[in-house]
Amino acid sequence: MATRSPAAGAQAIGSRITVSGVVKRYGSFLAADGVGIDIQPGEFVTLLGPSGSGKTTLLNLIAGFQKPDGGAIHVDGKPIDGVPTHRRGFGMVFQSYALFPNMTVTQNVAFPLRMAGIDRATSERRVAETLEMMRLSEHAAKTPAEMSGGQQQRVAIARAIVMRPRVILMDEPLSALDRRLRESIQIEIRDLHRTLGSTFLFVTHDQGEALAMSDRIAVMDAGRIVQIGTPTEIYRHPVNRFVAAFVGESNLIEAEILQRRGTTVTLKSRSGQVFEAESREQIDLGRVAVLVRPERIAVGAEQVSGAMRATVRSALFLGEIQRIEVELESGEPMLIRCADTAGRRLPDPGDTIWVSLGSEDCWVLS
Ligand SMILES: Nc1ncnc2c1ncn2[C@@H]1O[C@H](COP(=O)(O)OP(=O)(O)OP(=O)(O)O)[C@@H](O)[C@H]1O
Repeated sequence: MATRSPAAGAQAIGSRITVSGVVKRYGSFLAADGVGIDIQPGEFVTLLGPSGSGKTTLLNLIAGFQKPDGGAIHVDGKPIDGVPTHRRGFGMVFQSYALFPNMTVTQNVAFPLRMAGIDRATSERRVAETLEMMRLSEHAAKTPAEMSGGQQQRVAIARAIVMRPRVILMDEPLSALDRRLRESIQIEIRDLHRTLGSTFLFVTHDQGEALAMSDRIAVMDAGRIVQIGTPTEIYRHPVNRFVAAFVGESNLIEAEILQRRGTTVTLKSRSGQVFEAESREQIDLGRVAVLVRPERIAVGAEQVSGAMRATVRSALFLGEIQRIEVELESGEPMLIRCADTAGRRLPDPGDTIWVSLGSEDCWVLS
């Protein structure tokens, strides 16, 4: 009897996954271009990036579906190059569910236990617990065709976790589902991660999903990881324009750094406005782009000291917020999202408003 995973119901201990300088070529095309990432035991890491950036390639290399052309992957300090997929012991979930259509929910979820030769009593107990955990008990006797997309994906997740694997890999598991369902399964997956303690590696091209779910996000572009950080680091302090534009809505103001004091810099905008921003320590003097998120901008109808003059181009009432597009005196466009509070009038196109930016609201991109 082969039981590599802990007893039913027990917490799995997540594995550490270390990817170093991994290269994957398709012909002359580099799908992974020297990728490095160190995922800690029990961490929830998301690979985020546009279509074709190499997310699935990296996941497949870790899963063992593909072999790297260079570099190394270690799990808990041991190289896994020679270990075939089925011996890596990872749980996997795909966008397409990949359930066995002629098996019931119970049989689908029991399948990995059967393959591992686990005895019937243990298997039945483990399946029952897992179905309960995924709120599927009442559907146990159904076949996939008798279930909704969301329910089928919960069965696929149940099958992936039934062995209590140390690593769970998920490739765009929610992208076939509608927004509401996606949001509720996002919460279920987060809770599951907490309950299980396994290491989760999750692939998505949906930045909101990545921000909501992850301990850390690795942003990918053209086969490389361009930034790894917590959701707040990635959103507030992106390393470059690509990350700033890909994660959330952004305004970029062209400016020149006049002076630097630690991580605070003084800048001059194209229209001559002097303002302050935060930056990384090692930024050089010269022309830069400054990121300002639309919700971090204060607006007023009256001129206040240090505010920038702007002309309203459009204004929309969206319920809890107003979405205002303005043009700065420099000619640069700016998007503003502000709370719709009592007494705040929705401005009209052509109105002059005053835009205030605190130094902590402005981030210098390198
Ligand atoms: N088997 C293959 N043969 C040739 N090229 C491939 C193969 N698999 C992937 N590629 C190419 O490698 C690049 C990265 O693909 P990958 O599937 O890893 O991207 P992705 O970020 O997961 O994109 P998506 O979100 O669209 O799934 C793409 O340009 C893709 O066309």
